[in-house]
Amino acid sequence: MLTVAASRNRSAPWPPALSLRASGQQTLLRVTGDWGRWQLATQVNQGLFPQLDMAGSEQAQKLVYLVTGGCGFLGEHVVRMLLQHEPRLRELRVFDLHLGPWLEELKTGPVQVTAIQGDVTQAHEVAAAVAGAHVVIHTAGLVDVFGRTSPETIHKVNVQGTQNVIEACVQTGTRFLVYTSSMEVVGPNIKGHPFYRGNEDTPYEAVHKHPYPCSKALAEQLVLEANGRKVCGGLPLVTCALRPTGIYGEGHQIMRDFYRQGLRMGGRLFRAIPASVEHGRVYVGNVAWMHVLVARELERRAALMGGQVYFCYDHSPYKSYEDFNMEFLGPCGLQLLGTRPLLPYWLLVLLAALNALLQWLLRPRLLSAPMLNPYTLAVANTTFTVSTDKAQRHFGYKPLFSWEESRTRTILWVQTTEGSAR
Ligand SMILES: NC(=O)C1=CN([C@@H]2O[C@H](COP(=O)(O)OP(=O)(O)OC[C@H]3O[C@@H](n4cnc5c(N)ncnc54)[C@H](O)[C@@H]3O)[C@@H](O)[C@H]2O)C=CC1
Ligand SMILES: C[C@@H](CO)CCC[C@@H](C)[C@H]1CC[C@H]2[C@@H]3[C@H](O)CC4=CC(=O)CC[C@]4(C)[C@H]3CC[C@]12C
Repeated sequence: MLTVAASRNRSAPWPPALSLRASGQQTLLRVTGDWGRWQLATQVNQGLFPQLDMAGSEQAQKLVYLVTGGCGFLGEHVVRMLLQHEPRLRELRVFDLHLGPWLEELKTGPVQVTAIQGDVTQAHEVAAAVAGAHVVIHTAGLVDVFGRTSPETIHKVNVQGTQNVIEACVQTGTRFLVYTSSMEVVGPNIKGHPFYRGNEDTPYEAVHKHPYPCSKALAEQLVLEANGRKVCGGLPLVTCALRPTGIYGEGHQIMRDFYRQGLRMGGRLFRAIPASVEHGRVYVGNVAWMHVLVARELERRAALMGGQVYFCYDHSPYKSYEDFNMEFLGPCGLQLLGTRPLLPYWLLVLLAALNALLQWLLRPRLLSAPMLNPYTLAVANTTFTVSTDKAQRHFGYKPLFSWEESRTRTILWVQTTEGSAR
C-alpha cells in the first residue's frame, strides 16, 4: 500500500512523518522527509518487508519498471512486450523526449502505464522518473550515423544521459539496470576487419572514431563499471548490457527509407555492396524479448549476469545488408538490380567522401543527410556476424519469433504503412 502511494504521488505534498506497520500491528520503520520516503519505498520494493508485499495478496502485480526511450523503434516493442509477458508488472513508466499517441491505448489495461515526457540529459528529470522503480531498461539514445546531429549532442545524450540514469539508480535505490548497447561497441572497426560468427569473447580490435559507436562504447563501459555499486539502502546495483546487431522489424525507419527510395526509382534498387559481405540482423521482437527476460532474471541470477554483455541474436539469416532488406522489400514489389555492385568500390568511396564534404560545407543548413558516407559505407562493406548462445546459457533466452514470423510481420508492416509498389 505504502509503496503504491509513494511511487504514484511523487508530486503530492507529504506529511512530515510516516510510520510503517505490517498487519496494522508492529511498527517496522519510521521515516521523516522526502528522502526517507523514497528510501522506504525502495526497501519495500526490494523485498525487505515481505509482509507488506504479501499484504492485499498483490503478490502477482508488484513491480515498477521504467523504460527510457520507450517511444522509440525498439522502446515501443519493449513496452508492449513487457505488458504482454511480465505478469508481475504493476506500473510501467515510459520515459521519452517525444511521447507517442499510441501510449493512450495502453492506459486502459490492468497495468498502470505512466507516460513521462523527459530528457535523459536532465539529471533531475531522470531521478524523478527512476525513483521507486525496481528495474530500469535504458534504451533511450541518439542513433545517428548520418551526421544529422552534432558529435557533442550524441555524446551528451548517449553518455551523459546514461551516467544520469546510473546516478539516479544509485540515489533512489533502484537495483536493476539493463542497458541497450550495440554491436557497434565492438565493430566493425575502421580497418574493415571482418567479425565472422563471433561471440562475446571473440578477440577483435575495436577502434572507434565515429561519434555514435564512441558514445555507445563509453556508455556501455559506464554501465558495466557501475555493477556492484551500493545504491541507496546499501544493496548492490546489478547491471548488464545487451548488444543488438542491426535491428529490423515493424517501425524500422531505415527500411522505410530504402523502400521509399526504391519507389522513387520505379521499383528498383541498385546493388552497391558485394553479396558476400554478411551482416548480423535481429528482429525487434526478439530484441525486446531479450530485454524482458534479462530484466526478469537479473535479480535471481545477479552473480552470474551482473556486469555481463550479451549480443542480441535470433534465427535471422546471415546475408548482405541489401540482400537481407530484399527479404521484405522484394515481396513489396521492389527489385535489387545486379548480382555484383553496379559501381566500382573506389567510386563509392569517392561519392561517400563527397557527401561528407558537402555535408560539412553546407552545415548547419543541410536538412536531410544522405545515407552514404564514409562511415556507413565502411560498416555496410564489412562482414559482422554473431554466433553465440550466451544469452541462452545465462538466462534461458530462446527467440520468441521464428525467422518466418519475423519476416512475415516485417513484410506486413512495410505493406500496410507504405502501400505496395506493385
Ligand atoms: N536501430 C538499431 O539497429 C540499433 C539500435 N541500438 C540501440 O537501441 C536503442 C534504441 O534505438 P532505436 O529504437 O533504433 O532508436 P530510436 O531513435 O527509434 O529510439 C530512441 C528513443 O530515444 C528517445 N530519446 C532520444 N534522445 C532522448 C533524450 N535526450 N531523452 C529521452 N529520450 C530520448 C527518442 O525520442 C526515441 O524515442 C539505442 O540506444 C540504440 O543505440 C542498438 C543496436 C542496433
Ligand atoms: C552503401 C549503401 C548503399 O545501399 C548502404 C548503406 C547501408 C547503411 C545505411 C547501413 C548498413 C549497416 C547499418 C548499421 C548496422 O546495422 C549497425 C547499426 C547498429 C546500431 O547500433 C545503429 C544502427 C547501425 C549503425 C546501422 C545503421 C545503418 C547502416 C550503416
